[in-house]
Amino acid sequence: MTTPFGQIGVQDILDIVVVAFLIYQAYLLVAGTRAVNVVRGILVFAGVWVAAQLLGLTTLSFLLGRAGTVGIFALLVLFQPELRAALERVGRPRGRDASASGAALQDLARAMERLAERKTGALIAIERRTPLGEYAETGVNIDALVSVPFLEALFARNAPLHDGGIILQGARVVAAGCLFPLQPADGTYRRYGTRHRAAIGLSELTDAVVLVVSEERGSMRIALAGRLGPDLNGTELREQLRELVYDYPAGRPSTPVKPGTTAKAATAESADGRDAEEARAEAGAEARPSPNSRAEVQPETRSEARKEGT
Ligand SMILES: Nc1ncnc2c1ncn2[C@@H]1O[C@H](COP(=O)(O)OP(=O)(O)OP(=O)(O)O)[C@@H](O)[C@H]1O
Repeated sequence: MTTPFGQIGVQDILDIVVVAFLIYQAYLLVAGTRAVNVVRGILVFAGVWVAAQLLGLTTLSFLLGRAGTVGIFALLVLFQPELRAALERVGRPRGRDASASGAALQDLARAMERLAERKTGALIAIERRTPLGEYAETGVNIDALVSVPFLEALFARNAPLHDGGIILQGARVVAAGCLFPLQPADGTYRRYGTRHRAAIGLSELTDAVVLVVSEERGSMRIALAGRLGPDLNGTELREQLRELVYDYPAGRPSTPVKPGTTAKAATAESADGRDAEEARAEAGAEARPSPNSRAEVQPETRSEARKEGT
């Protein structure tokens, strides 16, 4: 085929398609992980380097070229856990075991309800696209199917692994007693205890769906994309699990959750720089989920205002 760029054959088209596919797959591997920011940094760095070469800035392009060589090795060392997890993910079979079955999610929801009824604290992270291997390594490796009695036993007050969070991969519990990254105490969720801040912290750094049962209030909540949702009843929990986990398409990059805000809350936030959570708590009963956001975790509104008022 003759084009303005010369002859293009079937091989060239195949070449372009394969390269585009590989670039897309590489993007899927890093999307939703902390590596995204690093990739952005690398692109800026490469842009400056190319600009320096085009403009003939010899010293700058020499220095950037040298720094780039060292930087590649530094990145390999820094992101060794992510690279390992990414390669594991590439080789992992995409069968039924890799996704949470409906029965496992039902058991999970039932266990959450029972833990909440008894006011037994629990922290459960469900892995989606971002590998949680580095957090699993902070706890004890397990390989067990999700079941109501097993989850109850794990979080029972005197159980050896009740402290910390557990990690679910598909229908299996892969680690317990794990340490999750804490959301800073000076942030939006400063009035929360460490269990909730650990849930928010992990959900901020990964695309995991993190479930929390409060020991103090016996409430069930979901943290997603750095946001803590409102108290959920059993039906709402099942619905959210279905949409956030069961229906979550494998291979889709995680989309940051855009919380449904009221006009008042949004205006308050942007006008005077106060944190969104306080503004929403003030907006109180006006806050309603956005009509097309059933799968989104809505930040706390009325329940929080109630808590504040007591
Ligand atoms: N970084 C962390 N990673 C995982 N789990 C944690 C972490 N920090 C604390 N936890 C868990 O949270 C428990 C303490 O919860 P704390 O009472 O401080 O939080 P909370 O948010 O007020 O929760 P609750 O409403 O259940 O009391 C610890 O015993 C531990 O099991």
